[in-house]
Amino acid sequence: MAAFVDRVVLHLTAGNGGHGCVSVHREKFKPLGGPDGGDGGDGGDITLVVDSQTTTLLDYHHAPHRSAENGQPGMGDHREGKNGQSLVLPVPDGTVVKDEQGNIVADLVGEGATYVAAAGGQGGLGNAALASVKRKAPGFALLGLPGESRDLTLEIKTVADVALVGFPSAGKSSLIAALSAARPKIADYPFTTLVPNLGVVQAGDVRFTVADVPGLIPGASEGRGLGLEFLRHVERCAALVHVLDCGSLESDRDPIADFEAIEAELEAYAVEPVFSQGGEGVVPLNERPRLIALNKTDLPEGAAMADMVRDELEGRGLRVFDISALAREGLDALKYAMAELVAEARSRVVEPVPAAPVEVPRRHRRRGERAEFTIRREERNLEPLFRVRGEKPERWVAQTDFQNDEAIGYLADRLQRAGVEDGLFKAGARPGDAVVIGDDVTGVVFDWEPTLSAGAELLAGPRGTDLRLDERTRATRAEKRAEQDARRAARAATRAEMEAERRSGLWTDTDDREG
Ligand SMILES: Nc1nc2c(ncn2[C@@H]2O[C@H](COP(=O)(O)OP(=O)(O)OP(=O)(O)O)[C@@H](O)[C@H]2O)c(=O)[nH]1
Ligand SMILES: [Mg+2]
Repeated sequence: MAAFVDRVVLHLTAGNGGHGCVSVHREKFKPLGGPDGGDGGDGGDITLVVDSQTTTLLDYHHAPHRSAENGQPGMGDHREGKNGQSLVLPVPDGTVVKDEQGNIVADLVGEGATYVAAAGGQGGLGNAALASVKRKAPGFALLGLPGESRDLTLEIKTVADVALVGFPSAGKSSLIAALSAARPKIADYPFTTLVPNLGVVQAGDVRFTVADVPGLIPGASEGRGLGLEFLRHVERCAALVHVLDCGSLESDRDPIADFEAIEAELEAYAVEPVFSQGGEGVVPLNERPRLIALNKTDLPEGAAMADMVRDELEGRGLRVFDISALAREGLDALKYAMAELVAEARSRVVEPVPAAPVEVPRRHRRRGERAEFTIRREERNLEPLFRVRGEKPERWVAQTDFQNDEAIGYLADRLQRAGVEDGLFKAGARPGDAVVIGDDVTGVVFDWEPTLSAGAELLAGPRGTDLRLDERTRATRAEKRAEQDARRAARAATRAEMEAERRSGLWTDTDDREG
């Protein structure tokens, strides 16, 4: 039997960004031709895309760990590292994506709907891109950022206009078979249907889809039976049809009791807020328009039972239809009543349920974001500790090669420019206090030395200058001009690159503007 999997936890790791390269242009008789280390490539993203050919999450059940390719490191001679290949994972229509906390992060409806589930890490800038007038030959490059690593839960929620609900063996699958071309499995044992079957129904000029949700039993909303798994599939439906079994021989059941039991389950089930069907707000399951189908009236006891309960149900304001799914009787009236509810729901919906691909924005890399951060004073072993949190400072730390003093100096510059240094002063930090940027797992700890970098600069000249570059005293004027032109061109290229980065929201600081 083909297994159906409609819920799976994926462990995703996007590609890491490649490191930037540190390199100095070499040519005969030109020992120091300027920095030419290229940028690292970006790591590949992992993207979920709705594909109508995909109907289950079975593949992911078998192989839940997926990763995308890393970006290649930059190389000398201004060669950029190759970007890592993105990984595209096809998912069924109606797939809902939840994060580790159970929040819905995407609701993928419609062929081609896309969600970047794990973003690849940004490649690091090479030393060529980091050069400026003050820092002519940076002896460092930025590290590539690690790709995002996420555990996401995927769930399928069937996309249908009408859901058939009822006890096991009430005849839901039989009804869908009678109304549409669908050929679901039908048998006289409970829980024959384990997966909603979808059928397309045509009534006059209204065409709509019907799903036979697997049998419900009391306690379903708390997970009894196959419970919650199935109620989930009802969420997107505009209308419900109660299929009530009038031919049941079980003495403790009758259509009214069944109806009330199912209603209680619908009421207890909390619809997740993302699925508003009628524009504003979420309609709870028990408030969706509903019809009653009294089934199995081809049986004498079925017809008798229908006669006994019809008035009672109609007395509650419900529209009741006597049918036989098996003998295909009474189906037209029911079908047109369903079509009516569907048409009504469609006219209410201001923005139709998206059929066109929905582009869900990438996490991170937001535009125009400011270098915001927080500084909190904590205590560790009776010593003060200052914790800096913020997307940018934490990213800068991740880009820093701590084996390289110049890279550390560059980080200090960035932190200072973003106001972290001032913030620490204001927060009461004193030289020598511990400062942590980030959390306890990936963050780094410094002993804060606010004046050290400034002092060091006074002694050694501006950081990032290579004094040897200025030693060429015997150049001809033509040589000088050519070199200047080349530098200017290189600088313009660097600027353009940095500007592009800035525009993409990455470098909104005023890095190197002074040149
Ligand atoms: N006599 C009679 N039997 C019916 C009718 N509708 C369904 N049945 C029978 O009832 C049994 C259950 O029918 P299904 O359509 O599989 O019921 P279901 O509601 O889909 O059941 P689950 O999938 O287990 O929830 C089958 O043996 C059907 O042949 C009907 O109108 N009249
Ligand atoms: Mg069934």
